[in-house]
Amino acid sequence: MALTLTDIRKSFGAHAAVDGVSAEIDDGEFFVVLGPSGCGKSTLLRLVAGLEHLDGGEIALGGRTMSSPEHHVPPEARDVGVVFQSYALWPHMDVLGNVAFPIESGGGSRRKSREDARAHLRTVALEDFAARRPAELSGGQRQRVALARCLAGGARTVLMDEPLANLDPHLRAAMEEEIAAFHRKARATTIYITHDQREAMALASRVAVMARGQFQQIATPRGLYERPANAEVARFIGRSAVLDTTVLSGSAALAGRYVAVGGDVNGPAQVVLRPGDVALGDGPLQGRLSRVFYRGGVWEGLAEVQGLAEPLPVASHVPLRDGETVPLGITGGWALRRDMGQSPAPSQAPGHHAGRQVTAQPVE
Ligand SMILES: Nc1ncnc2c1ncn2[C@@H]1O[C@H](COP(=O)(O)OP(=O)(O)OP(=O)(O)O)[C@@H](O)[C@H]1O
Repeated sequence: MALTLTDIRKSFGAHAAVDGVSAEIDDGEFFVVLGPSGCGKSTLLRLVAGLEHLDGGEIALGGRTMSSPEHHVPPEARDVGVVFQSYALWPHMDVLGNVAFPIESGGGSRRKSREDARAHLRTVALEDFAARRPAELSGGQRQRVALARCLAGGARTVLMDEPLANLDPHLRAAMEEEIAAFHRKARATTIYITHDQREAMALASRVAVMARGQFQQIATPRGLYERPANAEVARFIGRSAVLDTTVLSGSAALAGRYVAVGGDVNGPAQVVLRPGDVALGDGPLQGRLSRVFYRGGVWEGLAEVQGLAEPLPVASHVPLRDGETVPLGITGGWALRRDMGQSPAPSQAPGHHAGRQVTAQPVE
């Protein structure tokens, strides 16, 4: 295991910024921590980097304890590379000097370190910018220098704290590609912090959804979307309606019909409905459309259905119009236990409903 977090805790005064986080992260994994502002993501990363001391629990890298309340390995002895939102480049050095620095300070000769630095600059397509100062680069280029410097450090573990947060959307998408390529090349275990779920889904092998200092769920992007552990995760990832109902033998009562749903729940439930669970144009229900907008090839909107407390998210390849009423059917869903506000751990949950033949029948 590359990185093991065991019940780690960190408070600032009375505020628990990281409140009992555990995870096992595999060698070479791209692990994304996703959560809203203030949920404790950066504190978690700083703890792993060794920039903060732990109050409780343990952090181990490659099986070696790095942090515990009694023991603290300093950041420079952890073999961890860090890329922050602000690029933290040395303004007085040119690009080549910035990238060569970790190699030289690791004991490499000046000539060798500059040769290696050039190779890393080639990786991020910046070899022609070697002589520039950071101030003469765009935000994206600076971020690439920071990545090259991280590569040059040769760390087995790379921590990235919202590295794309300051970039415009186009540049972000391009840099996402670059970070994915960087990871394929370096194969370093990567812990990547973001509050952008689209970015998380695009990059991660697994995502931990964090709220109030705790991991709500750790799963693949698909697992999070299709089998959220609780309503909070369901609402945070993608579009959904979360409806209170009862599920008996895999059937949920929704708008006067029974709908077969996934999830190992029998009794009071919350059912998560995604756009893929709503068939538009055909079905026993009527939906009044609102908030319709065109999202490149797909129309998205909400459908208000009598008897449902929340509008359903819908998507269509044929044009939708605000205010129009369309027939629709609910073809599936994912059930969460209502009493605990949580479904069983995803690993114990049965296969997802996707693709399952579902029939909506009138409630007797
Ligand atoms: N050095 C500090 N002293 C006091 N409180 C702190 C300190 N660092 C962080 N906090 C508090 O701990 C909580 C978690 O902060 P943290 O920076 O980890 O959140 P975050 O999820 O990274 O947020 P953001 O996405 O806005 O950067 C916040 O309430 C923050 O105000």
